[in-house]
Amino acid sequence: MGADGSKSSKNPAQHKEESHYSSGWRGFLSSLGVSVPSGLHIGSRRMIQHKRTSVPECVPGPEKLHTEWSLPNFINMFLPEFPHRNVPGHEHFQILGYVAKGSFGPILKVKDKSKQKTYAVKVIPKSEILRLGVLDQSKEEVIVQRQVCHPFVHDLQDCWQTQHHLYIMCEYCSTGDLYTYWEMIGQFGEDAVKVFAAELGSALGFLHDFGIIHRDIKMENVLLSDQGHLRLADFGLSRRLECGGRAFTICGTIQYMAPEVLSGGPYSHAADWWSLGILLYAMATGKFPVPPESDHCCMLRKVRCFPYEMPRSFSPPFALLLTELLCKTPTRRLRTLERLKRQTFFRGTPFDSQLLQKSPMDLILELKKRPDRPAKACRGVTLEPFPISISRDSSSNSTLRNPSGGP
Ligand SMILES: Nc1ncnc2c1ncn2[C@@H]1O[C@H](COP(=O)(O)OP(=O)(O)OP(=O)(O)O)[C@@H](O)[C@H]1O
Repeated sequence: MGADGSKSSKNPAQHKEESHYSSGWRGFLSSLGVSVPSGLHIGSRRMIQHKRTSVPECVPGPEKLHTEWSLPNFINMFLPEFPHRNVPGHEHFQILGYVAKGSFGPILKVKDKSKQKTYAVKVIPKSEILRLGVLDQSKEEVIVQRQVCHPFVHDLQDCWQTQHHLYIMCEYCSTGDLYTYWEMIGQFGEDAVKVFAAELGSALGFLHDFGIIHRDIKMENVLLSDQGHLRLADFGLSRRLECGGRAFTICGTIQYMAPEVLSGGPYSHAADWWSLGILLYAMATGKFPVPPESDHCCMLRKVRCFPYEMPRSFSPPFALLLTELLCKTPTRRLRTLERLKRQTFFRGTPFDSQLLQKSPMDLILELKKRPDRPAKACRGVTLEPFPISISRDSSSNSTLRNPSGGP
C-alpha cells in the first residue's frame, strides 16, 4: 500500500530494496528473540515518501553503505549524541515484545533487569538514516528530547549506538496512544477533548518557549499515562527555531499539516497550533476536516478551498476555539498558550499540570479494559489505511541538515 492507502507502484528495484530491509529486520529481531508477525512489512510510510521526493540519485544503496564507511566513521558520525556501546545489551535488557513499526525501525518493549523497569526502545538501522539523509535530524530528536522536561512531554531515558544501530529508549506507556482509543470510541465528548486540549496546549506552549517546534502533532504521538493523561512523544521531526526564525521543510503527517507547511514555508511555531486544531476536530467528530490526500500539492489545494465551518453539534465556545486554531493565516491564528487559556471553552479549567491530572481519565481507563483494545493497538503490524508520512521536497533537504537555524 502507498502512503495514500492505495496500492503503491513500486518498481522491482524498490521491491528488492525493501525486502532486503524486511528480511534484515526479521533476522535482527529473531536474533533478539522477538517473533515478527508474518503480515509485518518493515518499509515505512515515511520511507516511501522519502524515496519519491528527496533521495538524491547519488545516494548509495544499502549494501554499499555498509562497505563504504569505515567502522570508526560509522560510529563517529553519530557521536556525541549517541554514545557507543558494544552490544544491544542482552545482559541488561530482556525483550518483552514488539510495540509498533516505527518510521525507521521497530519499537520494542524491554525490561531493564537491574532496575526492574519497562521501557520502549526505538531501534534504528544507521544505514536507513544515511540512505535517507537524515543524520542531523536523528541527532536533533535526542538533543531536543534531552533538553525538555515537562509533565506532559514524554521523557528520553537513554540513547546509544552499536555498530549498525541507534537505540532511543523512553519509559514504556502501557496505556498506549490516543489514536488507539479514538479508533475504539469513534469520537470523544467535549469534556474529554477539553482535558487533552489543555494538556497538549500546555506542552506546546512549553516547547515553543524553548524555541522547539514539534512538527508532527497527531494522535499516534500522544501517549497516555497509567491514569490516561497525555505525554507528547516522537520528536523525530522536531527542530529548534529561534524567535522570529522560519522553517521551509515540508514535513509532518499530511492531514495534520498547516497550509504554510504544505506550501513549503516559510512557517514557524504557529504550524503546531494548526495541527492541534486538526487533532481536536478529529477527536470530536471522528473524522478529519480534510481527508488525507496522496501528496502535499493535492492536500494544499483541498485545504485552501475548504471553509472550515464548524459542525452544529459543537458548543459555541468549542467552535470558536477551533475557528481560531484553524485560521489559514498563521499570524492571525491562535498560536500562544496565553491566548489558548483565555478561550471561553477553558473557563474553569486549571492550566496546572497537577490539577489537570488530579482525576484519572476514566473514559480511557474504561476503554483500556475492553477486549478489542489489543487488536486496535497492534495496528503497527498491519498496513494502515491512513498516510502517516513525511514528505520533503528536494529544495528543503538542507533545512533538515541544518536543524539549528536557517532555511
Ligand atoms: N514509550 C512508548 N510506550 C508505548 N508505546 C509507544 C512508546 N513509544 C512509541 N510507542 C508506540 O509506537 C508508535 C510509534 O512510535 P513513534 O511515533 O515514536 O515512532 P516513529 O518511528 O516516529 O513512527 P511514526 O512515523 O509512525 O510516528 C506510537 O504511535 C505508539 O503507539
